[in-house]
Amino acid sequence: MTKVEYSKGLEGVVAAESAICRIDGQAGELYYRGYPISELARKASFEEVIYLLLYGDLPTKSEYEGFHLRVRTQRDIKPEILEMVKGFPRDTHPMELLQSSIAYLSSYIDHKIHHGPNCHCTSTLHQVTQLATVVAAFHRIKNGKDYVPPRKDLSFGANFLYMLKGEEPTKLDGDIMDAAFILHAEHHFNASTFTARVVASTKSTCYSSISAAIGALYGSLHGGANERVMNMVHEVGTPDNAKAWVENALKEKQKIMGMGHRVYRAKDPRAVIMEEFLETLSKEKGDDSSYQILKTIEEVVGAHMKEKGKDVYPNVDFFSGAVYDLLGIPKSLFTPIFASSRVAGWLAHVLEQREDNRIYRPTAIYTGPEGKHVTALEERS
Ligand SMILES: CC(=O)SCCNC(=O)CCNC(=O)[C@H](O)C(C)(C)COP(=O)(O)OP(=O)(O)OC[C@H]1O[C@@H](n2cnc3c(N)ncnc32)[C@H](O)[C@@H]1OP(=O)(O)O
Ligand SMILES: O=C([O-])CC(=O)C(=O)O
Repeated sequence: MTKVEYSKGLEGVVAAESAICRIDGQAGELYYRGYPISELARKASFEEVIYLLLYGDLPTKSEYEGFHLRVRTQRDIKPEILEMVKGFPRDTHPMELLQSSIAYLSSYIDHKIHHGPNCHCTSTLHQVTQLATVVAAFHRIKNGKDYVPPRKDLSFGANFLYMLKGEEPTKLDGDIMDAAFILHAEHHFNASTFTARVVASTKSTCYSSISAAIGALYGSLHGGANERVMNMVHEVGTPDNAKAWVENALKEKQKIMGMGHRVYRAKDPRAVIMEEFLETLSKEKGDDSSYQILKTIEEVVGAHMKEKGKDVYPNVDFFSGAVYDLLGIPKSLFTPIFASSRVAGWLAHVLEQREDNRIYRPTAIYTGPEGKHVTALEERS
């Protein structure tokens, strides 16, 4: 019998070849299609990054003209989708709403394109442009406010804040929001992307892939951690409490949300950039309490883990919630924002999976009983 290797959580298992993203976990480096994340976050727009992920390189000026016109025209949602958003119970978590919205977006697309396993979804892109609109619309409606339709003259990030609050953000807030979308857009074979690719490998539609990926992202070990980091910050309360709080959490062997990563053995490069945004916004808004709390948690956990020979550093979720909080965004929207960005990466992976598809079907080691036989029900005790 051939020996079956088992890797819990598929750690270290190579599941595919991919040209979309590369991570150097030791060095703490991340590249989208060869471009370092630090340059993309500082010099590109989220719309350029969508183009990069889907088409393989940054757009030329003329490619960008056409693309940005197209995606900005598609920001608005159809009345049917707005009605669906209005009909949802107000206490629904927006991640659950997003999963349902994908089915709606799929149903209400223009079926001029072939809608199926080989659909040319890069010509519609409304799942990439409209998830953020759905998130903002739901937030306003559940708070008894009117829907604010998107504006075409604002960047993706600035427009999101505009749709959420009904007023144009400052340049700084809009730029940071746009960069946050860039930082979350893609990350190799993470759990939600793998989920999207597994669904795509069955020759299902890109909408089913994205819906499944949203479900995977929702969990607290993945994208859902950013909301929990903010719960932690609120529980800690003030910077003075942070050291004692985190020491106690470590004594109780609690997982510290927003820290640790399967791939990075250094600080996540996205967390480095998010931290810079947090520092800037803390100064700008005159409130550095969350930043001080997070820095203390980072230091105490880092020292504790180093002593134990473990590399546990902040990941992308560690500082993002505090950044969003200073931008005036409520906690329940943190993971939906992540999804509204990552959808670009998911779609790039779905398209790549289709180029050279083979259905994903791993195996498992059977640990159940053997040699059982069925007796008739009346003979069983
Ligand atoms: C966008 C994203 O998905 S980024 C990740 C977001 N998730 C979180 O922030 C949740 C908190 N972090 C974690 O649970 C993990 O670090 C994960 C899920 C990110 C990675 O999981 P894995 O690769 O399976 O690592 P695992 O959980 O086995 O951790 C390895 C060791 O480091 C410790 N460790 C890892 N992360 C943490 C943490 N956040 N707090 C405390 N200890 C930790 C573990 O206890 C474990 O120790 P052990 O070997 O003595 O059991
Ligand atoms: O790569 C991972 O496992 C999780 C992660 O950071 C992401 O999806 O952004």
